[in-house]
Amino acid sequence: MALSGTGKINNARELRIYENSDELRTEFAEYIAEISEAAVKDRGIFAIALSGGSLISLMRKLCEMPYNKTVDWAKWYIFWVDERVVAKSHQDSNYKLAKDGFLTKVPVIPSHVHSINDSVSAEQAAEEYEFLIRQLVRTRVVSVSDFSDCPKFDLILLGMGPEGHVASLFPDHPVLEETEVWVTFITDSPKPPPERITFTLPVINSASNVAVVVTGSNKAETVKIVTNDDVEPDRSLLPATMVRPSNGKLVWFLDKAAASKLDGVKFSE
Ligand SMILES: O=C(O)[C@H](O)[C@@H](O)[C@H](O)[C@H](O)COP(=O)(O)O
Repeated sequence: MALSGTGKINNARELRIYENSDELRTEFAEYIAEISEAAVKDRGIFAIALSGGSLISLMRKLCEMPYNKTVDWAKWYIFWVDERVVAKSHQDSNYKLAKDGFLTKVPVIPSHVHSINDSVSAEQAAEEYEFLIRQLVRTRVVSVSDFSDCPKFDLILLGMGPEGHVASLFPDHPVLEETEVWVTFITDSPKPPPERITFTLPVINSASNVAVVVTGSNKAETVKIVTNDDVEPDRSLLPATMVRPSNGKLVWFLDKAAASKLDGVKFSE
């Protein structure tokens, strides 16, 4: 079924709303494939950063025909927007989630998969991950922003928690104010496990494309607030309101349940 509803759209932000998560999966795969193709055409490389959560299962159509054959997987460089500081084999690892659910099902080049060092503290893992990204910016595997000294990922993929967290940026946490570093760490995550590393907001907001993918009625109230252009970015309430790419494109992928409280969205019967 085609797109059945749409919300407020401006140049910087688009809402894409789907009848169900299967329809969302189909269109989300197409969106990622298109951005990958454009980046490879433009600069020969596609640098994508993943989050954890339900996002990975929502990407699964990329592992199927036609994308498993048509996407230029050898040009993909994969990073994590946020990661839990646990062993890569641990069930809480975002790397493991992506590896089992996606990366082992497509022909990406293993040396292009850049996960964190899982054998050091959260602080050191964040420092090392930033150092790695700095090296890859120097060699232009990752572009650099024209407006800040931040890396410019071709695509950053985010989920959102019911209380509005994105990546490992939680409501009212001091790291929401971090502007000095690209990758930071927390040891008090309200969502377990407590120790995490995360891209900071300036890095997320320097990406060429950011997609936030949200499904389920338990997030509908939050979606209504964070997609309202009149709501001021507010660290104490909803970090998702602070995702506003300065020169990139932001797309929200919502299923009907997550969009159910949006004003002016009409669904066909
Ligand atoms: O490591 C994490 O915990 C995630 O990166 C986190 O930010 C996630 O994306 C949201 O919590 C949404 O998760 P769900 O889509 O599973 O609700």
